Amino acid sequence: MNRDFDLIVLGAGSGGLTVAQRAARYGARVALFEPGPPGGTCVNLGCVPKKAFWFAAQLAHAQALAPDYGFEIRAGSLDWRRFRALRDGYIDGIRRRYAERLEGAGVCRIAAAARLVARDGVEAAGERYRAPQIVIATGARPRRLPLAGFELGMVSDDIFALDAAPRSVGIVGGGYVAVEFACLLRALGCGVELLIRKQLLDSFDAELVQVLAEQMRAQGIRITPQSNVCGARGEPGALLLDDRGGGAHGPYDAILWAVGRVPNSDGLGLDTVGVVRDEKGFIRVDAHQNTSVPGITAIGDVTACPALTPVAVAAGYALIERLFGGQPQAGFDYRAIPTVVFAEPPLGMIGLTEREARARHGDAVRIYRKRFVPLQYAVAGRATPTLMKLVCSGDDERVLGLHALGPGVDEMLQGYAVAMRQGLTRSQLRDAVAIHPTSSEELLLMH
Ligand SMILES: Cc1cc2nc3c(=O)[nH]c(=O)nc-3n(C[C@H](O)[C@H](O)[C@H](O)COP(=O)(O)OP(=O)(O)OC[C@H]3O[C@@H](n4cnc5c(N)ncnc54)[C@H](O)[C@@H]3O)c2cc1C
Ligand SMILES: NC(=O)c1ccc[n+]([C@@H]2O[C@H](COP(=O)([O-])OP(=O)(O)OC[C@H]3O[C@@H](n4cnc5c(N)ncnc54)[C@H](O)[C@@H]3O)[C@@H](O)[C@H]2O)c1
Repeated sequence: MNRDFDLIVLGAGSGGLTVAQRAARYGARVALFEPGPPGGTCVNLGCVPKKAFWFAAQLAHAQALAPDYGFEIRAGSLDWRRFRALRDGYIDGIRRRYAERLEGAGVCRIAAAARLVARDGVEAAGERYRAPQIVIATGARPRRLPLAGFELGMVSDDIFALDAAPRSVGIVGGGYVAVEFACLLRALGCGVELLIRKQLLDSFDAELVQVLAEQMRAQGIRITPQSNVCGARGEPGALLLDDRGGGAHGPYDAILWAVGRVPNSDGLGLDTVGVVRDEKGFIRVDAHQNTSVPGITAIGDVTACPALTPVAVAAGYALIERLFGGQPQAGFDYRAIPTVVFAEPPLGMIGLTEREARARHGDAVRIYRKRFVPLQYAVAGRATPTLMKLVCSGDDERVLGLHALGPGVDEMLQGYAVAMRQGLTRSQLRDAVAIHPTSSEELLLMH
């Protein structure tokens, strides 16, 4: 086998798959190293199985709302085994399609982890491979804390292997994973306590997060702030979380550690070739994804960028345009990135929070907000609110931040993300014609 290529890619996740396929389309000879299934975190242990769970949770919510609309139904519970088989079958299909696409594009897949041994070379399964360009897209993994009894709990990867709902779960953390699983496990009938050390969802707008927290409490999720968990103990089914402040939380059937993710940057031989990392282990890159070593670039979760699939994909796309597509200036613009926490209800944001905008633009910032009960809840006599907020700045009131909490916002925000990257202003919003009756029309009508 010829082991000389134009491009070597480490990792077949969201970022790695993008660069491998795109470069191959430009005629590059590509070697793609991946010890696991294609698709990486997103397809196998992240976005996709999580979203399938979220849809199951939505059905549970719909069952709970149906009697308020006059339906006579007896709410059923989820058959986890059946659901898992469906979900895993769907994921198998995605993996198969990825494998076919790689083969069709002529990418050479090597089913092994690789590590750098030179500026233009890697080693995998005892063999050496060379290429003038190497892209590192090895992603991240759940953080494991050096706490007594940590192994008694699960991390997000383990949730997807469950065949039955835990009766109760103590979730440690207040980020995306903690909030999403708290909401969906609760919807599926699990007792949930969320143990937060600092802020809930601290990168999101505090006002909307507060309303989300109220909604979560109303669903029966117990949120315990200022907890400082220092260990776990007990038996499966009766687990306790010890707190540094004294006392213990629980007992729980299961524990979920959702305390962030660490980059897969160790064991890659980075120090051997001089690729610099930051203090948290993320590979340092410039605006064009270059590492400190010429010819070696990095994208996605292994760098300190927003850890989102479309970000890894977009950075990979721009990188290949630069390296192989004849666009030497190409680079991904990291501004106005949309993101949604698939909570109940979902919480979305694009761009800056009010706090960030005020820090940058001071008194030039203007805030518009709207709180209302969406029609589907109002009809049923429920007071569940939707909240929307626009953060604008300057004479033309350019929209710097858009925040929304409520049913449907996950599907509502994409178009605004397009417009904000084109410089959306509030007068353009006022000038647009609404779709009625919807929740999204309220974004046009804010005063
Ligand atoms: C529970 C969960 C839910 C999420 N939900 C969402 C969501 O709804 N929306 C969203 O946008 N993002 C979501 N994310 C984040 C998203 O999954 C990541 O941002 C995305 O997968 C990053 O892509 P990547 O290519 O950088 O890394 P990954 O997808 O993690 O891929 C990295 C790949 O590199 C491989 N690898 C590691 N070491 C080596 C080596 N030495 N050699 C070769 N290969 C190696 C790994 O096996 C892996 O397959 C979620 C994450 C989690 C954990
Ligand atoms: N819907 C989505 O797009 C989605 C979903 C899941 C994950 N993600 C991505 O993956 C990233 C990682 O998500 P995550 O939830 O794992 O991490 P996170 O960074 O969002 O949250 C980590 C949480 O753990 C807490 N924490 C850290 N150390 C702790 C400790 N020792 N004790 C107690 N709490 C501790 C932090 O305060 C924070 O609340 C996210 O930032 C996001 O970019 C995206």
